[in-house]
This record gives sequence, structure tokens and C-alpha cells, in this order.
Amino acid sequence: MNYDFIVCGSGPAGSALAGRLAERPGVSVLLLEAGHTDERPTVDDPSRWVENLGGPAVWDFSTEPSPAVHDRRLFYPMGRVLGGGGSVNGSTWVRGHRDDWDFYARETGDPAWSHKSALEIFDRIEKGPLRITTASKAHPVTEAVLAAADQVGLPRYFHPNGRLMESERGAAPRQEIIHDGRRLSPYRAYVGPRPHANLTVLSGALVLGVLFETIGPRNRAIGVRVRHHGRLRQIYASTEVVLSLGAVQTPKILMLSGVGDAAELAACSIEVRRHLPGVGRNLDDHARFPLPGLRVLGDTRAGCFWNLSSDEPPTFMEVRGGTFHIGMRMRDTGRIRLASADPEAHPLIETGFLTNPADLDSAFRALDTARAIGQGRALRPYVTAAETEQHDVRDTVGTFWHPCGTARMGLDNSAVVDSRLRVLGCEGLRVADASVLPRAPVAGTMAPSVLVGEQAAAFITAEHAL
Ligand SMILES: Cc1cc2nc3c(=O)[nH]c(=O)nc-3n(C[C@H](O)[C@H](O)[C@H](O)COP(=O)(O)OP(=O)(O)OC[C@H]3O[C@@H](n4cnc5c(N)ncnc54)[C@H](O)[C@@H]3O)c2cc1C
Repeated sequence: MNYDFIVCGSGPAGSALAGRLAERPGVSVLLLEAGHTDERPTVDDPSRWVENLGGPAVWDFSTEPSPAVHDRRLFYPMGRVLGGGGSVNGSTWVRGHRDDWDFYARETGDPAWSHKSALEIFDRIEKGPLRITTASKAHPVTEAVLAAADQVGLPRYFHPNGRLMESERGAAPRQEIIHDGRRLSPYRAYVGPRPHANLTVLSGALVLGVLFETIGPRNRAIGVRVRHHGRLRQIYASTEVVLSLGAVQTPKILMLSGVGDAAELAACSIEVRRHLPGVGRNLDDHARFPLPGLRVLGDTRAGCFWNLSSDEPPTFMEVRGGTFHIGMRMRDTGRIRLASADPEAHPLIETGFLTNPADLDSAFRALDTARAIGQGRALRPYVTAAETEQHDVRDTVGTFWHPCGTARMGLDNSAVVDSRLRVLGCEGLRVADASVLPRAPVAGTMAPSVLVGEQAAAFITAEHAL
């Protein structure tokens, strides 16, 4: 089988890329996905997203034990279904802060990643294929959170994606990928149940590695090895292979294909094609800290943000399942490593959560702010005291499921892709997903991932004059 382009992974980035490429007439695109159908009630109904965790629509990863989290293994689920994380996530749409985008532009030396450029692309995305809705302000508990946040100095905005993402702090009703009460995932929006005739979607197809041909000193990606319905297959791409497997599995497949740190590959008896020591490093995720002692009666659709442009780690807060949850970028990053050369083996995940003592202090300060909001006058009718056991954040920290940065763009020795998302030293191979972001944005990572997919489509279209 031969296609012009093979896109591996149908998450927000892969779907945006495959959908856009297939708009070009005469271009054949194959979208590969290990997971299966997204026609599931827990995907359709955005309020049931938590039910996906631990079920068949997610990869049930867990992290390596670390003394910083009292040697616990943190549950680290990622979407494994058509649509990837966009099918199982909490639906919130946050574009990222002005400083995030300008940081990416500085790191890459490419204005294509600037805030100004990102705003133009988001405007295009949000006018269709995606439709973003703003949660109703008439919702009483949402209104109470916004009022309580205002009382502690977080001014109220109409939604989180305008001026708030150019400010230091604020609160707003959430924006979400929900249309007529149903989840409109990036997969559904860009690929849909009836994709373009030149786009083939193969679900249940586990990508095992990238196939290369060697021409003198050059490596050129020519296809992928796949396990589909128990059968091993090789599928070829005449123009490019793109990895959009998410920030946990894109580095894993790169390493299995011989692209990574030479010493680590050798330790797993993998032949080195290209020494790129940055593959799998720089895992940047938001740690999640539940606030003990307070329970919210009823759901709320507000988001609170602070330290968006300061020396303290940027912080956001949401109420999920009656609990206030803080999300915070950490000062230290983690990494993804191979457990072995077996493509079916889960990778080893080290998060770096709370390994830097300054992050512990920041977490306490953030919990104090969250508590002040929770105890605000406006929230009194909706908040009750909950039993508090002795509380140690090292026992309760988890992931907010926003891994980024493990195949990052950049100009230095630890960069994995250039600013046009081409894997360094490998022809015909790009990465387009959350792995390329040099650091986690201030809050959710779905919107930035869709933007990465759009960027990849624009770069590829221009480069190959499609
Ligand atoms: C539980 C949860 C809640 C979240 N909530 C939010 C939220 O409310 N708002 C927000 O902004 N962000 C949220 N996120 C994060 C957001 O969903 C991700 O940042 C986003 O999905 C990343 O997109 P991606 O394209 O990089 O990769 P992914 O979405 O991870 O997609 C990668 C795809 O590749 C497939 N794949 C991986 N390996 C292979 C292989 N070897 N072969 C074939 N296919 C493979 C996977 O099955 C998956 O479908 C959440 C994530 C999770 C898991």
C-alpha cells in the first residue's frame, strides 16, 4: 500500500493535519490510529469524560515512582480512540497565553510561532471546522465562582481566550468544544464520520516504527511498520511520514526507529539512525493539586487563572466532580524513556513533579488562593466543609494530562525538530503534536495541539507546492 502522506495518530494535531492535507485535490493521505471508534456515550456526552479514564478508550500508563511523590506511581491515562485526547478530555478550549506563543517564536527564531501569528490561525480554526461555545454565565455556581474570584483580585472576563490570555490574572466561563450538547472533537470536526475520498482512516492500527531508506549518510523515512488486526504490515509514503502520536508515544516511536540518544538506544540494542539526545527529554506537564477541606455542591463551568506572566509558575483552577483542582507548570521537567525494544511495552514516564523544592512552596501558595476563592462570600451557598485528613501534597499530586515538549522545536542541541517540524537529520519525517511545544502553555493543551496540526499542514502544503 502506498500513500503520499501517512499521518500517525488521530488526536487533535493529527486530525487537523490529515483533514487539511486531504483538502488538497489529488493528494492521498492515510491516518493511522491504534484506538477504535469514537461512537461511545462517554465520548459523545462531554459531562461523562471522567468515565473514559481506566476504560478501553485510554492507554493506561503510569509513571515511575519518585521520592518527590512519596514513591507513588501516578495514573497517567492518554486517549486511545479515534480523536485521541480530544475524544476523552474535559473539553475546555484555552488558546494559550501571549507569552507562551512569543516564547515559542523566540525558541525557534521563527515568527510563524508568535502570538500574532497564533491569533490569526485560531481565528480561522474557530470559524470552522471547530465550533467553540462559551459556558452559560446564567449557571448559578459558575456565577458564584466568578464573583468569589473577583473578590480575591481575579477580574472577570467574558471568556478565557481574549484579553485574559494577554493579562496576568483573571477568571471567565469556560470555552468548550461542545456543539448542541455533544462533543465536537477535533477529529469529528476535521475528519468526521465521512472523510474526504482521498483520506483513508485505519483504526486499530498500532504503529511499531518508521521505515527508512539510507542514501549515503542520509536517512529518508519511506513508511511505517504497523500491526493491524494481529497482522504485521508495511505501508509506504511517497512524500512524508508525520508522527502525531502525542507527547508520550511520539518519542517512543522515534526511539524505536533509531532516532534518539545514542547511548540509550544502544542500551536497548536499537540500531542508531540519528543521535538526537533531546528525544523524550523536557517532558513538561501540569501537576494537579486537589484542594482538601472544601466540597462544591453542583458543577461549575468557570476557569480561574493567575501568575500568567510572572516568575511564579502559571496556575489555573477548575472545579471538577465537586473538588477544586489547581493546575500548575513545574520548574523541573521529566522524561520519557524506553522500557525495552518491544513496541508493545509501555514507555517509562518520569514527570519531574515536585522535584524542585520551590514548586512545593508555589503549590501551597496556589492552594491558599484556591481556598480563599472557595471560602468567598458568593460561594457560601454552594460550598461545604469536607473531612480533612492530614494533607500532604506529595500524596495527592497527579497529572492534569497535559504532557508536552518531548520532541521539541528549537535551535539548540536538545531540539528534535526545526521550526517547520522536520525531524533533524531525517528526511521525509515530521512531528506534529504536543511534543513539539518547547514548554507547556499556561493551561489546556488541546487548542495549541490543533494549532500545531494546522501549522504542519501549512508548512507541508507550501514546501511541496500542493
Ligand atoms: C483525561 C484528559 C483530560 C484532558 N482535558 C483537557 C481539557 O479539558 N482541555 C485541554 O485543552 N486539554 C485537555 N487534555 C489534553 C489534550 O487532550 C491533549 O493535549 C491533546 O489531546 C494532545 O493532542 P495530540 O494530538 O498531541 O495527541 P493525542 O491526543 O494524545 O493523540 C495521539 C493519538 O495517537 C494514538 N497513538 C499513540 N501511539 C500510537 C501508535 N503506536 N500507533 C497508532 N496510534 C497511536 C493515540 O491512540 C491517540 O489517539 C486532556 C487530556 C486527557 C488525557
